[in-house]
Amino acid sequence: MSILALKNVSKSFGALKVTDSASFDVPQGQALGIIGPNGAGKSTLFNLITGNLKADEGTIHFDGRDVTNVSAMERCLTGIGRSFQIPQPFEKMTVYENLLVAATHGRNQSEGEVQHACATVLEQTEMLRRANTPAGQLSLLERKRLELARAMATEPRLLLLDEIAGGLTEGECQALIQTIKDIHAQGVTIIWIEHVLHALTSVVERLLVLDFGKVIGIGDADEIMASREVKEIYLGIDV
Ligand SMILES: Nc1ncnc2c1ncn2[C@@H]1O[C@H](COP(=O)(O)OP(=O)(O)OP(=O)(O)O)[C@@H](O)[C@H]1O
Repeated sequence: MSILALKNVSKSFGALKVTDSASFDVPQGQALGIIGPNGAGKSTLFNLITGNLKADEGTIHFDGRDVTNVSAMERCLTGIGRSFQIPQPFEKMTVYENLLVAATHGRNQSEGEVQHACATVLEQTEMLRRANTPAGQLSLLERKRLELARAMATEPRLLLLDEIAGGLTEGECQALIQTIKDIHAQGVTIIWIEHVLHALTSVVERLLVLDFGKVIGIGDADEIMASREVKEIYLGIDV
């Protein structure tokens, strides 16, 4: 069963069509990677799924429900969580306080449930020992972990990750990949936009290629990586 289904979704900024009739499904429990050149419309697609942007045309269903005209807040409450390309935590608040904010606003829960959710997420994202550290004092990997933790604190069934692996050393990247794999193994459906391809393909089963706002390929990750479209358009290799 699909947890997410987009049908002919389009979005323009002025004369620029940034999402051009996008249609695809994401089965429950799957990890889908999104790749494409800079400016292809990847983040815009995320904003349409989360409700941060409203589609000009088309429909978006989450968990069988038409959420096309549902607000971002309501979509979060129903189970769509996301990380942002540029993490913007509350710098002076501790890691735990940042999670409390996300868990309180991103989920309809009692105080006890919120605290339990935050403790679980701290462990899940390996941030327990940094719980009382202000976000502004974290290393880059820890900031990425906090961004992931803030998304997980809303207890999403669909987790959207926007370029979370960028800028990390290889060792840090592997550590983050393991955490994402563990989250996926718990049954969370993931859609991940990433330019660090080896990180992406070590987690996702399927890949979607976006170019000039159009879905130009979607399928098995190995087959997509070997396809002419990816070599020509994404990697810039003439074939
Ligand atoms: N709010 C906006 N107003 C006008 N143009 C926008 C807006 N948001 C995005 N764009 C434009 O839409 C296009 C797609 O942007 P988007 O950020 O979705 O691409 P992307 O594939 O995520 O790029 P990157 O890989 O660089 O993050 C770009 O040309 C961008 O300048």
